[in-house]
Amino acid sequence: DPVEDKQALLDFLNNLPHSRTLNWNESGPVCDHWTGVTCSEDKSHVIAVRLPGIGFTGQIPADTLSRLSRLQILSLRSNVISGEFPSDFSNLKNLSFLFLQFNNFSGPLPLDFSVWKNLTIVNLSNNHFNGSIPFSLSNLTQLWGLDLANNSLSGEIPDLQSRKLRQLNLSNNKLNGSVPESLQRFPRSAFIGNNISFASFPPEYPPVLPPAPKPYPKSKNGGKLGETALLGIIIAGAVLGIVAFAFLILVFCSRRRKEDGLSGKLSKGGMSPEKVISRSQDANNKLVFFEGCHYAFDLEDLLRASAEVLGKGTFGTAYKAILEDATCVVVKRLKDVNVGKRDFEQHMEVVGNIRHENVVELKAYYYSKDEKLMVYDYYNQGSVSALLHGRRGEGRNPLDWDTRLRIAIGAARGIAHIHTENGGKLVHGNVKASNIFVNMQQYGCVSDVGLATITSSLAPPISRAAGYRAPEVTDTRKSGQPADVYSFGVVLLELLTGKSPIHTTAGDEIIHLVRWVHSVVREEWTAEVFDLELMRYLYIEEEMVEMLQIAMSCVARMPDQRPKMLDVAKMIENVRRADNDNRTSSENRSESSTPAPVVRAENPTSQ
Ligand SMILES: Nc1ncnc2c1ncn2[C@@H]1O[C@H](COP(=O)(O)OP(=O)(O)OP(=O)(O)O)[C@@H](O)[C@H]1O
Repeated sequence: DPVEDKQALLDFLNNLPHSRTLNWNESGPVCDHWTGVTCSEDKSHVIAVRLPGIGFTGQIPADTLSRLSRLQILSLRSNVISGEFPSDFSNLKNLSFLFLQFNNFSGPLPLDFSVWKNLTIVNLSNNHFNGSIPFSLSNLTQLWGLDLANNSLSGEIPDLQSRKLRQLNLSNNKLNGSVPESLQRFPRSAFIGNNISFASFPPEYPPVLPPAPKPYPKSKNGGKLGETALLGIIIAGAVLGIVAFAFLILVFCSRRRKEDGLSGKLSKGGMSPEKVISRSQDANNKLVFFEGCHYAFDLEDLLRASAEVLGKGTFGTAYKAILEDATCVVVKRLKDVNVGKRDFEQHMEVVGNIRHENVVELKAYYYSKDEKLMVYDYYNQGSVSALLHGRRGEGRNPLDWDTRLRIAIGAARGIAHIHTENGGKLVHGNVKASNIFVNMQQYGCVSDVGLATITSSLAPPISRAAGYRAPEVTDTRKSGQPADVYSFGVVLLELLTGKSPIHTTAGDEIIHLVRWVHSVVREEWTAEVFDLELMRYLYIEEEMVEMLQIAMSCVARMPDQRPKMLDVAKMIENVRRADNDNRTSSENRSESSTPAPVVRAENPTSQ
C-alpha cells in the first residue's frame, strides 16, 4: 500500500467537512478498496482521486492532496468547496486531468500553468474565479480541453496556441476585446456572454437550405405540347420501359436467389438437405425449442427459409434466415463440436435457460451427427463491431457517447449475469464486439455464450479474436471468468478509442490495442486515446476518463488483479449515476448527448 499517499488522503478527508460517507477504512488497503482512489499498476502510488458530489464544504486543507506527488487525475467536481485555487497544487507536476467545476472557488487563477506541463483537460467552470486568463495557459502543449465558463474572468483572451485544443468554453465571463485568430476556429458559442467583439470573426456559415423549387416553365404555345415536349415524353417513356424491364429481371433473379434457401446453403457445406430433413423426422433429431419461445416453425420450415450468410466466425457460419411467415432468425451452424450429444444437450440447456435482457436468447438448437445448429433472434442493427467500425468516414452516423455507455452497461450486466449461472461457474469464453448487439432499449446484449467450451476451433494467433484474448489463455476452451473481464476491457477500449483490438497501420505494422493504450497512458494520461468521433459531444471528458480507468483495470495482466464482472457493471453504472446525482440544475444532461460542433471545419463543404 502507498503509505504516504494514504496518510495524505486521510488528512484531506479528516480536515474537510463532507456530507456523504466514504469507505476509507484507515486500517484497510487503499488500492482497489477506497472509493474514488486509483493506484498505479504496481500499487506504489495513487494516480487518480475522483470525488465528485461528496458534499465537501470549506477550503481544501493545505499540504494534503498536494502530497500526492504522482497524481494524474483529480476530480472534486460538484462539491461546495470555497477559497482560492490551492497554491500547493503546483506540486502535482504529473496532473493531466483537473476537474474542479461546480464549486465555490474564488480569486484569481494560478499565474503559472507551465508547472503542469502534462495538463490535458482543465475544467474550472461554474465557480467564482476572477482576474484574467493567464497567458501561461498557452505553454500547455498537451491542452485538449479548457472550460472556464460561468466565472467572473475579465481582461482579454490570451492566444492559446495548443494545436491539440479541441474543446474550449469561455462563455459567460467578463472578458473583453476580440478573439485571437488562433481561437477563431471555435464557434461563437464558446465566447458568448462576454463583452467580446466578433468583428474579426469569420462569418458563421448560414444553414444550407434546400434550393427553392424552380417555377414551372410556361409553354409558349398556350398549353399545347410543343415538339420538344413531345420528344421528351417519347424518351421518358422509353426510359421507363427499360427500367420496368430491368426491375422484372431483378425480381426474377431475387426469386431464384431466394430459392437457394438455408438447406441449399447447408448442403453446399457438406450434408445434403434431404438427409437433414429425413433426420429431422426422426423423433430424436428435432429442432429443440426452449420454454417461452414464441416461434412456431420446425426444421423443415427453417430449411426452406431463404438464407443469407452473415459471416464465418471461429465456431462456424452464421446465416440470416427468413421463414415463409416473414419470421427472421439467425442460424448458427457449428463446426468442430468436440463433445458428444449428451454433453452438447446439457450445455444447450444451461445456455438456453438463461433469461436476461442483456443476453441474446438461444431460441432453439438442433443436434445430429453431421449437423449442429443454434437459432437466435436476428438483431437488425448489427453487432457493436459493425456499428463502431463499419463505414467509417463520410456518410457515417457516428455512435454517440450515450449509446456507447448504454452498450457498455448492458454488456457488463449480461456478462455479470452469465457468471452467476451454472453455480457461478459459467464462462462466456468469447466476449468481443461482434458478439454484442443492441437490444430494444438500446443497451448492449451479449451473444455466443459458452461456445468456446464445446468446440475445438481455435482462432489463429493473429486474428480479431486474438486481440480480445487474455494473456493467460492458451486454450480458449479452458478460459476462466477473469479472461471474460479482460476481453470486456478490450471492448471498452474499442468503444473509447474507436479502434479495432488488432489493427494495422499504413506501414503494415500490427498494433495491439491494449498495448497501444498502455503505451499512451503509461507516462501521462492524454486525450489522444479517445475516438475523434467523440470529440463532437460536450461535457463527456470526465466520463470518458473514468471509463478508461475501468477498462484499464479490466485488462490488467494478472487475472487476480482484474475486478469481478459484477463490480465492473457497478462501476460503469456509476459513471453515469454519479454524474446524474451530482449535476446541479444549471448543468444540463441533455447537452452531453447532443452533438455540438466544437471545432469549425476548415472547409465548410466537407462537413
Ligand atoms: N443474432 C444475430 N443477429 C444479427 N447478426 C448476428 C447475430 N449473430 C451473429 N451475427 C453476425 O453474424 C456474423 C457472424 O457471426 P459469428 O458469431 O458466427 O462470428 P463472429 O462473431 O465474427 O466470430 P466468432 O465465431 O468468434 O464469434 C457477425 O458479423 C455477427 O455480428
